[in-house]
Amino acid sequence: MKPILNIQDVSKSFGKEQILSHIDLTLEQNTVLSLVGSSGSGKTTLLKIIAGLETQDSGTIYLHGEEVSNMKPQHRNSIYLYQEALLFPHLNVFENIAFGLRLRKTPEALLKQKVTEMVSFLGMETHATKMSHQLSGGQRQRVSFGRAMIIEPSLLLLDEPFGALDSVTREKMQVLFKDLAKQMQISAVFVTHDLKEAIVMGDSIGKITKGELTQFSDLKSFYNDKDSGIKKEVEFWKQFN
Ligand SMILES: Nc1ncnc2c1ncn2[C@@H]1O[C@H](COP(=O)(O)OP(=O)(O)OP(=O)(O)O)[C@@H](O)[C@H]1O
Repeated sequence: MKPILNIQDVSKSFGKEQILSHIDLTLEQNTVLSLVGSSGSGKTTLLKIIAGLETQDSGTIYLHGEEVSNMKPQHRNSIYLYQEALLFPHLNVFENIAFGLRLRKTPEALLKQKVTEMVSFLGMETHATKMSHQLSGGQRQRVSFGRAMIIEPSLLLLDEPFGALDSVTREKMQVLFKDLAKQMQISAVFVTHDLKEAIVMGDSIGKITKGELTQFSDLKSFYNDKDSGIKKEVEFWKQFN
């Protein structure tokens, strides 16, 4: 099976500041790659380049084996989702989730069935007619997930999607996302500052340091990397045992 995403030798500077330097990255189908790195290391820039929202200076990007390096975002079949879940204020929950299907002119009966299933999967049955301003932050985030996932994008690009949520809601969302991704066979790049979240969410992990990306093909090798910070974190929590 071809990797869903393959990045070769991508570099990017803003003015004199080199942000990304010769980045190579591979994401296998139906897997999630967690992307970590300190603030300002270039995680968002890399996601935006993959989505086509930012242009690389050099290098090549393939989605499903097809070169998309210069393709417009709307033709890449990828969705970029960031922290502040933006919903259409004039549409209720049901219609927000239905939006992408309406754009694609999905027949009404099928649309109703799909949206109803998604609303129920998200646990939003009792909120389906609420408008965005009547929802909590976590509920809004769930709806924005549903809206993104219902069109079955081949690649989801998630930029700190749970950053604004409290820890309990955050853990619920992690489980929900993993279930949805598995069920809908979605591949994703998941940016997070939180090492624990990176390990929970990722099948593999990428770390950007000084513009360079190191890809750990499994969690064990990430744990064993002395610069990952994981061992330090584990030591910290051990002292309370
Ligand atoms: N449009 C832009 N013009 C100039 N500099 C930019 C632009 N976008 C990003 N940068 C710079 O590129 C660097 C990387 O930014 P980016 O947002 O990719 O980092 P990040 O790893 O996502 O950070 P954080 O974890 O804080 O969100 C930063 O130094 C930022 O100031």
